[in-house]
Formats: sequence, C-alpha cells, structure tokens
Amino acid sequence: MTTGAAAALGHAVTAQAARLRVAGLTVRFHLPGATVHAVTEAAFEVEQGRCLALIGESGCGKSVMAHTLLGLLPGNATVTGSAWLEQPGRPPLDLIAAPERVLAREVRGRRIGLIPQSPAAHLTPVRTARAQLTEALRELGGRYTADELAERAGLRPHELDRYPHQLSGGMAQRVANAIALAGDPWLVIADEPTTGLDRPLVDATMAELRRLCDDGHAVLLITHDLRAAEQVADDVAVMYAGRIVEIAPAADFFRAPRHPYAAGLLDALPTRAFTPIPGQPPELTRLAGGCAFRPRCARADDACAVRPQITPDTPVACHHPLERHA
Ligand SMILES: Nc1ncnc2c1ncn2[C@@H]1O[C@H](COP(=O)(O)OP(=O)(O)OP(=O)(O)O)[C@@H](O)[C@H]1O
Ligand code: NI
Repeated sequence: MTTGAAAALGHAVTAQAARLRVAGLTVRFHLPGATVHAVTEAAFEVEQGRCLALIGESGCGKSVMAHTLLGLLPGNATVTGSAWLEQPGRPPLDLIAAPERVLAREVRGRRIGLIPQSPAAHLTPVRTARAQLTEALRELGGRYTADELAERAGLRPHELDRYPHQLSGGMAQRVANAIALAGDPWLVIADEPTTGLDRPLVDATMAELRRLCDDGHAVLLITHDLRAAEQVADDVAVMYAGRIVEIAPAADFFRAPRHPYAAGLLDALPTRAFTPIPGQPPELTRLAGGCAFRPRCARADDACAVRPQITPDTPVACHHPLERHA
C-alpha cells in the first residue's frame, strides 16, 4: 500500500469526536482450582467532554476494569473483547489487542492517566513529591509545570517538598492526582480519587475532574462515593458481580434508578432511606446462572433464573426494572 493510500484509509476510519468504546470486555483470573469471573461482557462508551461514573460494591470488578484498559493485569489474567481508543487525527487503537510496547510508550500516562486506588502505595518513599512529579513531567513532556499541576490538584508548592511519609492520606491523594495529569492525558481514569479526603477536598477534586471534562478530556470515575459521582458524572454505569447492570444519564439515575440493585445502593445512603441492601454479593469464583442479584432482590421471581441482558435498547439488565416516569 502506498503512503497516500494508507493515510487515506487512516483518515477514513478516524473518529469525529474522541471516545473510548468498550465492548464485550471479559476478564478472568486463573487460580489453582478456581477461575475468578472478575469482569463479564462489559460494554460502555466515554466521549470527550463527559464523565462516566462506574459504581458498585467492593469486589465487583471496578479496579480490574481500570487495570485492563491500561494493560496492567497480572500474568494469570486472560482478557477478551475490545476497548477502542478513538481520537481524531490518529488511527483507532484497541487497548486490549495493543502490544505492551505500545501501551508503555504511547498510552499509559500520555493518552490515559490513572489516578490509582491507595496512592500512597505508588509513591517512592525516599524521594520528595516534587522529585516524583518532576520526573513524571520529564518523562511524559506535559505542558504544565510541577507547581501548576500541584495547584490544580489543590496542593501548595511547599507541600511538594515533603517526603511521602510526611504527607497525610489526603495530600498523597492529591500528589497522585497531579502525577496522573503530568502527561496531559486525554482520558483520566480515577480509581477512588477521594479516599481519605474530607468534604471540601472531595468537592475540589470533583471540580477538577469536571474542569478536565469541560476542557475536552474524558473521565472514567470509579467510586463508592455516590454523592461525589452525582456532583460530576454525566452518565452512570452500575456494576454487580462483574457485569454492568444499568447505564443511565446521571440526572435520570439519581432521580429514579431502574435496576433494583441500583435503587438499593441509593437507598443505603444516609441522605436517603439509610437502609442497607440485605445479604452479600456472590463470590466471583462460583456464580450461578440467571441474575446474580436474584438472592438479594425483593422483586425476583422465576423469570430471574434466566440471566437478563443489557442492550443499547434496554440499558438495564433486569426482568422487573423499576419504572422511570418523566
Ligand atoms: N490478581 C488477581 N487474581 C485473582 N483475583 C483477583 C485479582 N485481582 C482482582 N481479583 C478479584 O477480582 C474481583 C474484582 O476486584 P476489583 O479490585 O476490581 O474490585 P473493586 O470493584 O475495585 O473493589 P473495591 O471497591 O474494593 O476497590 C475481586 O473478586 C478480586 O478478588
Ligand atoms: Ni477497586
């Protein structure tokens, strides 16, 4: 193929708006004598200018989803499905099929930034926050200075001169947030970015994520904190036992969730009914057939022995969803 033809082909398949398009994403961990069904047939899109919040109880597969997109899974994992990163002017890239070399050189930190869960564990103990942020900037060649990034993350310049053990949990979180943005990545994946932060800092962090979206970036926000999600998310995806069970615009979702599990999560909030969902999520090594939420669900009946599907036309995986009136 000539260069011109290749360029024309590249142009023809280039997207109009930047987006991440995930389809059929499935992750298994192989343990001696058991298989963990960590993520099953996940499908969603995040477009530029938008924030998708991924919510669900501990262990439902949220962090595994984040690590899968960045090629950060351990050797005992197998992944199927696709995750297309589409940005105008670049050929689309399937993050699942891409070789590690490409993920390391082009994707991690540059096209996708990760704000990791438990950031303190990701900082080097013997170097100051400034040294680590400066190194990230040198490596990734971003357009902000260390002080600018620190300020955007809500840190004062002198706080950058501390060593990790001199940082509170909240400060370590903000240092991790600043490092994740060093390479000016298009997509930011924030895995519980507000753990250990008090309300004003949660609000500031959500405002920063919102500002990123408004600047044309996209954000995948993984969180337990539904109030934080409500502040910033445009769309919400609810995960249960490794599957996405509801996707909705955030305004509709917080007004009237449709999946009984999603309704249960909102009812558990202190600001709402403050009633926990009875029972526990199933173990991901021994999932029965049918709807995984069935044993905990007040609406379940015999129909739920057949697993309900989520599709673009019915964005709730439930045989008996709650009604949403206009
Ligand atoms: N390397 C691994 N080997 C085996 N199982 C794993 C591995 N990593 C994660 N898992 C399992 O995959 C499932 C999903 O884990 P994940 O960390 O994605 O949950 P999460 O939704 O992020 O939870 P939390 O809210 O507690 O962070 C869990 O059952 C977990 O034990
Ligand atoms: Ni997690």
